[in-house]
Amino acid sequence: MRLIDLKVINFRNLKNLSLNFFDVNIFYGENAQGKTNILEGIYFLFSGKSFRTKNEKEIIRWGEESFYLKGNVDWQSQNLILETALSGEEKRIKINQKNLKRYRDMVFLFPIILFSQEEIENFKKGPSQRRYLLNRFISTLSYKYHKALSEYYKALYQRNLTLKNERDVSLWNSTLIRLGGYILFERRNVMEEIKRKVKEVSNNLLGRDFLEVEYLSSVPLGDSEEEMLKNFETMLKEKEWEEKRKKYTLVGPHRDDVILRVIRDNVKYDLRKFGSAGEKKLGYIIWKLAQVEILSENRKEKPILLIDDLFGDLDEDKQRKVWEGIKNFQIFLTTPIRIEFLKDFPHFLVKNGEVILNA
Ligand SMILES: Nc1ncnc2c1ncn2[C@@H]1O[C@H](COP(=O)(O)OP(=O)(O)OP(=O)(O)O)[C@@H](O)[C@H]1O
Repeated sequence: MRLIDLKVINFRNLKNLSLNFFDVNIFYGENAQGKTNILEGIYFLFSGKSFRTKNEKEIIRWGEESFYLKGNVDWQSQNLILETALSGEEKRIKINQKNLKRYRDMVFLFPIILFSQEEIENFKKGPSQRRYLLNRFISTLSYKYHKALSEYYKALYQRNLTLKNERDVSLWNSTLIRLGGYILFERRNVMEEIKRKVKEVSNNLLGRDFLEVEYLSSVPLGDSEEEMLKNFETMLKEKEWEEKRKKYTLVGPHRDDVILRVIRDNVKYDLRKFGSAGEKKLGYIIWKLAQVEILSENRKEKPILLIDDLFGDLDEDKQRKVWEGIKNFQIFLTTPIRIEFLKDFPHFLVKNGEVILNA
């Protein structure tokens, strides 16, 4: 997949921009000029949402009533025109002039991998944010997973409502177990793959193991989907009385978590709680690079990488090694200062919402 160009109207501080893109696109400039806003615009064009806010109205340029994004995209050997407009509360997304109804499906259609400070912050916040990030990644890998997840949450909502009303939940159990067992098994498999890749990437980048990832499941993990389903069923039975008392579903994929640990001098510690700022960034970059590799090995459609202000934090040796892992993708990278060894790639100077190529 490749973004050929982008038109932006009234998106945050970007008033009216028309940009043509390359394989590597570097946005540089002082703080608060609109670099991240451009990445947010690209992310929005491809996913129908922002990575910074749920309140989409705040994205509309102050004093205006709507924003508009349009991009030509090379996608599965065809040219697609993607358009997004937000006017007041009304959001419209079009692909080749046709309204897209289920824009949640964009996560699978258009694989995007974001590296951002916002995600590092979200990773620190709580299990639901970490589950969201894992779900987002697996949804870009598998449409089946993406669909099962949304059906699981619908079934969970109904089951919790039934528990709240002190009615019999057994009607919802088979759906919950079927979908939940599949989701758990898929997560277990993807996390195993991430584990392997994280080891490879750490060794490549640092010459040693740096990060360990673990999936913490509320249901004992099994070696097959059937076993997972059985385990989930058993756990639900075990929790039956407690659930009646607490009035919500106590086990399942909606209760799980992901933990990242730093490995140092044979000691392992929770990156989120004990990691230094530098370790957190490095750990996060390794975790993301592992995902880039998995995605490109498993999907024909090449992901686009959006890298917001993280590259410059690495020393040059690590920058060069990270570059080796990402250089074959279309990249949109922001940085407040120019990066010496990338100086020959196209640079867009961003100043007060205006953009000048190769300034
Ligand atoms: N809805 C909006 N309308 C107009 N301007 C906005 C809106 N939302 C945010 N901004 C402006 O966008 C600017 C931030 O832009 P952005 O986050 O892209 O900065 P940046 O160039 O990435 O900076 P940094 O290097 O500090 O991350 C803020 O200064 C803010 O004034």
